[in-house]
Amino acid sequence: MLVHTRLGQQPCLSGRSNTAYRVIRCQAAPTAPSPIPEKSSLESRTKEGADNGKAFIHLIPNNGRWENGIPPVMGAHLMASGTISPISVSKGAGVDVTPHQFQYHDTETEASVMLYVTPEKAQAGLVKLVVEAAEAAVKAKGAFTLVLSGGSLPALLGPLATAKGIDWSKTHIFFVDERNVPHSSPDSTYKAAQEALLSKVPIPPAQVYAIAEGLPVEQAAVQYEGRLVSIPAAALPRTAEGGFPVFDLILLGVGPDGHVASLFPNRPETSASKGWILPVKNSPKPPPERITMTMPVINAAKEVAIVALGAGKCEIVQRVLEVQALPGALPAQLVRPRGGKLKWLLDVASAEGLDTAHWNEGKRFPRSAF
Ligand SMILES: O=C1O[C@H](COP(=O)(O)O)[C@@H](O)[C@H](O)[C@H]1O
Repeated sequence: MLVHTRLGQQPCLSGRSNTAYRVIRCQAAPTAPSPIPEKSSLESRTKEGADNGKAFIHLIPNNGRWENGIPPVMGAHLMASGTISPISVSKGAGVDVTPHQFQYHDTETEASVMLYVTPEKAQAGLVKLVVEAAEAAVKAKGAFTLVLSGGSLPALLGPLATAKGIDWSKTHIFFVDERNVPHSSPDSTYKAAQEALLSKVPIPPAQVYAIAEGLPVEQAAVQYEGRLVSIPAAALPRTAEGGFPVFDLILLGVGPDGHVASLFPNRPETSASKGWILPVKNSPKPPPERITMTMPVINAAKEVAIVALGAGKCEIVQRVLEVQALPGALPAQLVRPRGGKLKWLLDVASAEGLDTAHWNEGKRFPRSAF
């Protein structure tokens, strides 16, 4: 059985953002030694930016990990089709970003970082999280709305097929983003989700909301938004402010440049404050055309989990969790579900660069020195 223990005497980090992070070690036994090294050196320096009490900006520190703040190669992005992502063309944090259209906003996010000893235990933790969310949602409103990402995430979902506690007849599946490729393409998120999970569970096909294939990307986005808008609020409630859909659980991955969904660094789609679904053209990661949920939709969810496993995620995990970038430079830092919960699921390899010993020092944002 997994045991969740808190790290340190004061588990919560509070800040002006109200995003209080706590670190939860999920280990095989309560007495198991900590697998996460706790480094003491903090090299980062930051300059405080504007602060009007509601929103604030900080300049990115140069912590020297990436030259010019740009990840040199999006190496983890070998696509299933065999396409290799080129050198990142995402604009790096703090580089060539004027004027800057992003801001961090005050939110009431309750955030946890779940540290697992192995990727298998992290996968089991993910399954448990989905089952718990499904049970709670079905009990509360008779339906469970689950949103999936692409990339490496769908392959982790296989064990959900045999997990107890999910009523598939009351489950509705959505996609946080999709590549504009045929559903038969190895790069299709729909195909990956079908193969890993959806073809193995008794979910009514009408409850799998695939993003349409074979359409111009703008049309696919409009059509998907239309389908979502038509779902009754009893199953998919809307926020009082802005009328955004409140999904029960959104599962995100994070790319090596900090993108989530198809919201890439310093792009207009990433700063969009209106709309549910947007088309993306000229994506810095192939394929170039995508359809994505917007950040307000992600942040309207009841619960969001960002899953980042393996050594390939180590650098970006450290950067997102410990270095406050200019808002928009690392889209994963904009994920702060309003009034909801945020969980990061990490394993030893992806958490290796974290300096968790300093997380209890009462800094404003997890995690770099001020
Ligand atoms: O292109 C995408 O990349 C991210 C991250 O993928 P990963 O393979 O590095 O885990 C993914 O979350 C997103 O849905 C996808 O479209």
